[in-house]
Amino acid sequence: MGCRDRVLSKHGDWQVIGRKCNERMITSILIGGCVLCVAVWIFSRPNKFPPGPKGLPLLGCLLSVSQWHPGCSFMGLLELYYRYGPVCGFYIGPQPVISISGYEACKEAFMNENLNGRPDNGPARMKSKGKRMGVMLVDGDFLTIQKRFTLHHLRDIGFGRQNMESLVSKEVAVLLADMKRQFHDEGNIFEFKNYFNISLVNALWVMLASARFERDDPRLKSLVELFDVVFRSGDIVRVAFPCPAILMKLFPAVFAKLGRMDLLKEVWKFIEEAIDEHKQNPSVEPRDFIDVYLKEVEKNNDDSFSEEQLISLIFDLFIAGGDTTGNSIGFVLLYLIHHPDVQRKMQEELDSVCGSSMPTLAQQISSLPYTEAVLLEASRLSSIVPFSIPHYALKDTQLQGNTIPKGSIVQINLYSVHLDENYWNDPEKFQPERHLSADGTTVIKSDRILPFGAGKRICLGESLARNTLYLFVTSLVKSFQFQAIPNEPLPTLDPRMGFVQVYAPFKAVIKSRN
Ligand code: HEM
Repeated sequence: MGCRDRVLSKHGDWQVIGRKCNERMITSILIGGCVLCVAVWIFSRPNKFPPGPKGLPLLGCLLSVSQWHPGCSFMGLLELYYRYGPVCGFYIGPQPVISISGYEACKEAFMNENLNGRPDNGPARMKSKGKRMGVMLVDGDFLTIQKRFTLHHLRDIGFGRQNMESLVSKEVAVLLADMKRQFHDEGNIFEFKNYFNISLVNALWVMLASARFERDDPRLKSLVELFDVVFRSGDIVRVAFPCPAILMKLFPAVFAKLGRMDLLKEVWKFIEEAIDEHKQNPSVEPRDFIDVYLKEVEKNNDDSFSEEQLISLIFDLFIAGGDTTGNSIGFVLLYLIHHPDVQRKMQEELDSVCGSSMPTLAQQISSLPYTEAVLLEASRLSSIVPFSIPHYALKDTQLQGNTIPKGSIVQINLYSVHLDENYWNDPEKFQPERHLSADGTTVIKSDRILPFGAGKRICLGESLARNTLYLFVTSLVKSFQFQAIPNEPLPTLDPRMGFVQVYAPFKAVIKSRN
């Protein structure tokens, strides 16, 4: 018997021998690979990496993140705060994520220059046709130049107090007239769904493109509905997943949970058309922000100015501003329906200070303390933006004794500050009085209410949002009585989740007070 035959008689066939060798090799490679991954995973965690859930090698917490608090991943991060403390770290795949909660840690994070970056991942790039543009998701000198320019010129056009007041008041008047008109058509029961977002988009569009839409314009309605779909499509935790933009573009359905940024191309087209229209009908005196910006592009003084950047910038203002302020107005009305006594007190104050006129910005803080306290309390309790837009560590940095490695995504938890039970008494309760002096005449400002964030990345639209919220809410409450529908449960205060929290559509009885 030859050697070949001897081996064959023992193992049956050369193919079997080959398969067995391959199996052994593959098993050894797999075991070796796993050991290597675990070693890399353990040793690549920097010293003093913040405490947090360990997750699996390579995948980190990718598979478990949605289990922390099913249906609401930002609540999951809140649970990590209670378990691991104010600075907590974990991995989503290879991406380090740091979740920061509680007033001291959040304030420190906002003020830390090294944490002022924004992640450069698929969801961020999908927003701007695969490039890093706009203001919301860029950083460094590009951000400084573009944010400064935008704020400066919007102040001239509409963010300045006087201009803003007249512009927003016009939108308020249109809204009140629209509501009164509906009294005849549909009785006094109103449905509120994206109702105020239309006014906000209009106010913005006047500043940006000197145009406004009729409230029932189908294009305006479809834009507002699109924002609603996109804003509800993702959340603040999943958006950290390091997925390349090209994959999101090729397989939108697979990566839908990271946010349906692909749907926003309609908005892009809409802005492009407005810019083309401005170029075809130029004006010597700038009419609006598009004119001012196009002039700057023409001057060619700085590379960061381009038409594409203008589209992306307007796009950011739209998506950051279109959904937020309108929702804040809706939440205030909901709280007032739940608390008729607060609504009555607010109306008494507005009637006694403003008489038969509509409230003005000049009366805001000094003359209307109760009203101001109601708005502060609604901002705190609704926390419509529960987390900052993700920040990004530009360098290794220290925070509260922990090392945050360069390249980490940093989530700053505003909700944890607004509902901190160690600071606020009964934080879940709506109590405007907590913001007033004992005699009720003075508003006590607290820097523990941070709805717009703080530091260099603070909300660009803060003044517009604050003034708009005030002018809309005061005019609405002065003009109408908002009540629950008799014999029906009170409308829910539970928000719909997404990148921001929004009120669930609700119906209410409205009675004219005039
Ligand atoms: C009640 C309404 C609003 C709230 C609660 C709100 C809140 C916020 C928050 C928390 C941030 C993130 C800050 C950070 O990442 O640290 C932000 C950023 C931003 N907001 Fe607002 N916002 C509101 C309205 C608006 C409006 C009306 C506009 C535009 C006209 C706007 C434009 C922006 C922009 C462009 C950014 C990005 C700034 C940057 O990255 O540097 N926001 N906002």
